[in-house]
Amino acid sequence: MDAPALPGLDELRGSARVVSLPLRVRFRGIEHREALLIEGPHGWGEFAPFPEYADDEAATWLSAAIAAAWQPPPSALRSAIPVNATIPAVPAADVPAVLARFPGAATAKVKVAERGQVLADDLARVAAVRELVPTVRIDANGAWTVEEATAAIEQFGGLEYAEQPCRTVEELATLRGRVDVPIAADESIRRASDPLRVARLRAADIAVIKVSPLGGPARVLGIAEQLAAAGMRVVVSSAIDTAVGIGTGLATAAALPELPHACGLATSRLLLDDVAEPPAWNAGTMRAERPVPEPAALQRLAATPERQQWWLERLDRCHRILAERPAAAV
Ligand SMILES: O=C(O)CCC(=O)c1ccccc1C(=O)O
Ligand SMILES: [Mg+2]
Repeated sequence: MDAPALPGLDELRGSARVVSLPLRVRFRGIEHREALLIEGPHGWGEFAPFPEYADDEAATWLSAAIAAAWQPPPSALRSAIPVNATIPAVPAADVPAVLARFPGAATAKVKVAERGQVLADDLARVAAVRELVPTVRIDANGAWTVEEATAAIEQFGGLEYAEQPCRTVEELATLRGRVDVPIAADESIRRASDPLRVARLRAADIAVIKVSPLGGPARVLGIAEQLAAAGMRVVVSSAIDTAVGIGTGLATAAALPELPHACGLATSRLLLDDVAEPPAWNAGTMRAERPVPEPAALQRLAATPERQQWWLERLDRCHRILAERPAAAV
């Protein structure tokens, strides 16, 4: 599908709402998730690059928000999406309380290799999850060397897959030759200048795809098609999105020809409050629907005036970057 013409800045600013959502448990070191939401002719889009990301990277998140709100959603091939529980790097004793938020989920993704923790913490957390959920994957966010990853994966045993165990594509390729557990790439796709390099180097079995950093549903479906042609399986995941971003992720997952693994789109359950009720949950699946923000929730969750100003200035800068980017790269 052709990229839509870039809406003007005034049009974006006109509907922009900046929210700050409280998390139940610390995740990626944060306790609040901020997002700027915009409304276009095809509904709402979410612009929520993490605050530390530079403008050039953040601009791609803006093109995803615009695509969600200014383009029709992709055609759905299914109406319910299997999703995984997401377990932050909490103490093992807290695992049952976190999992209680995901009733019936058959798959859990466990965060491991958190700074300040040791492998024994991860092993205890994974063991606690296994008592309650049959299928377990881990996500190390690139923190391990190849040697550390090899040893850790051996000790966990029987994982569905290991997500971004090491930082570089080369390390992933080496590790993949050494262990039996499937390797998934996340940062190696969403933060790479070339998201297909991981496929060319046969560095992973599975591609974790996030719609916002990759520029929107249509672009993601194009990348997914190429990854699948290279023999990779695709999982759609969130970046701790508001209900708007989750809706875009679910719509994208619904349009994928193959969906062999549960998607990381249940992260609404890690939030204390949201801009809308997330789509209905049924025993580890979510309905592929796009929630519409509730005016009262937008008001209740409004960021401070200082943070609103910060996000609007970031919107201006990213809009300028997109206006100067060749259309094919937006
Ligand atoms: O995939 C999931 O289960 C949830 C999403 C998730 O883990 C995540 C959320 C925000 C930022 C990074 C990540 C990640 O996958 O590394
Ligand atoms: Mg990840």
